[in-house]
Amino acid sequence: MTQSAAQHLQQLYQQLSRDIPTLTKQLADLGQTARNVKRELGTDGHLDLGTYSETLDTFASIETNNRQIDTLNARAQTAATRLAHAKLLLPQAYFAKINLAYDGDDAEDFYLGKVGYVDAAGNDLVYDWRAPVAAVYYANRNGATSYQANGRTIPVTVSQRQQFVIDHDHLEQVVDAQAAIGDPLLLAVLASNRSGGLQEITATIQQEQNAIIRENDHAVVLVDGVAGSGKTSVLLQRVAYLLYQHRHDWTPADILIITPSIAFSRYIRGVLPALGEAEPLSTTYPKLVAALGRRFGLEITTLADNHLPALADLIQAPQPNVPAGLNGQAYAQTSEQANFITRMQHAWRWLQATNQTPDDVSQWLDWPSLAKSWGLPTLTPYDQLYLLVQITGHTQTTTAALFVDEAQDYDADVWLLLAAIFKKSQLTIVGDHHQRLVGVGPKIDTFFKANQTINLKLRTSYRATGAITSYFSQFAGDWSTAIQAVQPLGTPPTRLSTTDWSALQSELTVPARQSLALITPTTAEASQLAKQFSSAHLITANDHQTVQPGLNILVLTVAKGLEFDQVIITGWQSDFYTDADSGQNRRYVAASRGTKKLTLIDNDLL
Ligand SMILES: Nc1ncnc2c1ncn2[C@@H]1O[C@H](COP(=O)(O)OP(=O)(O)OP(=O)(O)O)[C@@H](O)[C@H]1O
Repeated sequence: MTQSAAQHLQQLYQQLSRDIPTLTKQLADLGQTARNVKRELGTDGHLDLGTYSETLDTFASIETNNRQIDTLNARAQTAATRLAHAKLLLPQAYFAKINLAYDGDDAEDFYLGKVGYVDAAGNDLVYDWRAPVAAVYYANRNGATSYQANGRTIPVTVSQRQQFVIDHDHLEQVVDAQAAIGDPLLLAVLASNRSGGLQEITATIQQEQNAIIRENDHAVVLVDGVAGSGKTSVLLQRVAYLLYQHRHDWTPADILIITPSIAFSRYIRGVLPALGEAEPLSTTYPKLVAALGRRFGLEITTLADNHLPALADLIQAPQPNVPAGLNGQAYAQTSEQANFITRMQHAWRWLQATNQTPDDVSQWLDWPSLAKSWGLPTLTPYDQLYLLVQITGHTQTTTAALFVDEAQDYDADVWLLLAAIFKKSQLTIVGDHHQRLVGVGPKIDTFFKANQTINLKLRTSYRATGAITSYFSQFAGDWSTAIQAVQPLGTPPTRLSTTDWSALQSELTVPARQSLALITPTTAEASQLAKQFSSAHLITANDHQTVQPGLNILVLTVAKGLEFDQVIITGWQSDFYTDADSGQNRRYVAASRGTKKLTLIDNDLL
């Protein structure tokens, strides 16, 4: 008799519940044994090296003890992983099942969870969503198909794909993924409240998102995706995916995420721990540059007025005169016809080989005379950093994978430096070319080698109701007709043409556990408004807090990337939003922050 879905869940839930105390005790016992072995080693620790045979005996006993410690460590590691996974899976043991058959074999059920789980005998009870076999689930494949594992193509026949909503031992819903119209589970998730940080999306990752998460063939993955298409979510799921793929050679410290602000870092905090991974390192670009500058003895407090794009060209031209500050013999290592950077790189290597590198590299070259030779007014500390990175060939090898969010906001200087420092890292760069609030950004792919780069697009917008999505789409330039909404229509946006306080008061009432944002054009307006609404939560760029239930007040530049159940935009008809160059982009970004309700107030509120 086949087991019902509910029985299967019950059984697994009971097993996890039993395993948690067993594994906890096992870990404690292993810890005690390890301490005993160490103590014995301490007392036996004197080296008996009298005779040749005594020496051999001593070494043999050290070797035995070492092996015992290695075995204990390995057992503790396995038990700790199983315990962590059991705890993570207890509330939701799995979210999907695929029934598939390998060539000539009987069909089997594979349960997919946020992490994998094996029983004490090593049988896979739940497969990690990142396991190779799970790719057939996300790729929506049925019938004869295949997936890639260890560089091989594995043919399989998929006969069933099911999704589950689970609360501990209670099976709340089963959806047959082939038969379902739309994606009921996705719609249910999207309808939920947004009163805190971003959530993981493992159970409902869509096909086009999965292709980005699992992209394995290119060193540089560039994603241009519309507002609310899941770029940040996909970025974080991809962090988890790469950590799984490299679980034997990477740790979370090998990952670096560049975010637009500290408030944004806060907003995405927690997503990776919810997926069983440690929080990766995240920083803002100016902080990264300041830290890098310190390694070269440079104090970089501003990126303004830099000359990186000009320098990128200038260093490719020949420079026959020895740069002031450099040993002439070092410069003479290469022909006069070679370009400046090639000569400087050779010179640097020669200085290294002859132990003549300067103690303080920041004082090494005569920056003002170098600037003069290039016809530049000055070389800022940031310029100097760029030149030193290029000359010394510095690469940040401690970062195996770099992730950049809100990529459209960065200028050419950022890509020039990142491409130089992280040329050995895997890069994932996500953005939306219409979400730039000021000026026009460069084409990012021009900074990377074409054969190492893949450009991917996301056109479906998940965040908001159909009415809000079609409203903000009109401001999305060449994307306005391409953006697809998945959510039901909902309520159309409301427009308040005058500062009507009584109407505004009613807009400001927000249901419990929902978030409301008052988005202003300027920082000054946000802080002044926050003083008027005593219960409001002011979010600033350097805030260590993020979206809260109730009223949040913030300027548009900080609202970028965040989302709220309800949004009120002030100054909709102000110069800020009607600006001929950037007004449309600003309206697109602002109007795409609300998931359920959008109100536009023509005037500034102050
Ligand atoms: N596959 C999915 N399943 C469930 N929720 C999803 C999925 N994709 C996106 N979402 C949800 O849609 C919302 C928007 O996602 P996200 O913030 O990652 O998009 P984005 O493209 O980075 O947005 P923007 O550029 O507008 O800031 C989030 O609430 C996210 O959880």
